[in-house]
Amino acid sequence: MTQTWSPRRVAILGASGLTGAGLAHQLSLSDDYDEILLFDLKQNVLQAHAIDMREAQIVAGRTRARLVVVPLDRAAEQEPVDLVVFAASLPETPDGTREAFLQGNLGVLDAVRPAIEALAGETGLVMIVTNPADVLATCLAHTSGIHPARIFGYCLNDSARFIAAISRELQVDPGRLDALVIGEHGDGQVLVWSGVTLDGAPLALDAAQRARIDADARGWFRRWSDLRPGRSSGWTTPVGSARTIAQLAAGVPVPVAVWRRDGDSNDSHTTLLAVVRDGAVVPTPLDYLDDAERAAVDEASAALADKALRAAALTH
Ligand SMILES: NC(=O)c1ccc[n+]([C@@H]2O[C@H](COP(=O)([O-])OP(=O)(O)OC[C@H]3O[C@@H](n4cnc5c(N)ncnc54)[C@H](O)[C@@H]3O)[C@@H](O)[C@H]2O)c1
Ligand SMILES: O=C(O)C[C@H](O)C(=O)O
Repeated sequence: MTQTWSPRRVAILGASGLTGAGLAHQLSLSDDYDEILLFDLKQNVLQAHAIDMREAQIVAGRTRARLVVVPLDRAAEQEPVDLVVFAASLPETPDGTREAFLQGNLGVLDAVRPAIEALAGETGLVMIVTNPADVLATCLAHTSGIHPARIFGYCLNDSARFIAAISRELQVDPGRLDALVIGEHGDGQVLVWSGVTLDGAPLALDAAQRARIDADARGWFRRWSDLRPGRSSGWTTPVGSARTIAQLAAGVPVPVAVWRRDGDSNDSHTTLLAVVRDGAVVPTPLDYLDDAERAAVDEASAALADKALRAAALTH
């Protein structure tokens, strides 16, 4: 496997928001990045974040990464970056499903598409955080000149919630567990039971345990919505998206919504373990799944392809 991606310059669209700012803060505290370009409609908030983050860098003793606030209409004047992060969104008013965000966030994507294209240039990758992240990744692929394999969706939180649900069921420290969720960032998520480990060893769970864990993990978004928090997962997602970028850069497979095309030429961005190879985000071989899990992923891909096609109709 060729390791070809070394992100040193990152642009974040939606950087005044909870997840965009949180990711900028995470990256700014790492010596792995030279420059982080920040874009948002809310320029005053962005200026304040940049002042605060620069001072946080001094406190942390990590001053290498340069934070640069850029007006949205100056995006095309910037040198293309290695990674563009799309975290711009309408305000969060969750009501049990991420798909409720689709129409509004298609409008946001439409508004910033020229900036994403200019910043990604010929070789940059694009990470979609904005929900529904997987469907929007495919929509961007359909409507931009960026190759679909250079676009991926952030979906690591689902795996963290699967681990949390197993740890609640077994009453064990979540740090002893590893578990993976793939498929859709939403109802079509696929819990990879065959890969669950405790202390690195395969863990067998009986049907009743699986049913309780499944309900717990799948119920996360409904429970979250019922709190009416008016915010997204602003602690988990910045840490998770920084980790996702770092793993892709290191060649370590990480679950992201990655481009796949089925036999009927229907394409989707479906969450699978993926790596960067030759400038594209590609799924690793599916040999870590059993037959039932592979079938469930195919079903999720078909549903996602259909959602992306229906989304295209919303914009016309
Ligand atoms: N994929 C995931 O696992 C995951 C996790 C957490 C959040 N999310 C999603 O990420 C998105 C952002 O969440 P958040 O909590 O940071 O939201 P937020 O409301 O705090 O921030 C959104 C930001 O986007 C900006 N914005 C809106 N329209 C814009 C435009 N046209 N150009 C530039 N900036 C614009 C707003 O000014 C705001 O600062 C949401 O859609 C949320 O559902 C996804
Ligand atoms: O918007 C959110 O907070 C939900 C997000 O999709 C997530 O899974 O954390």
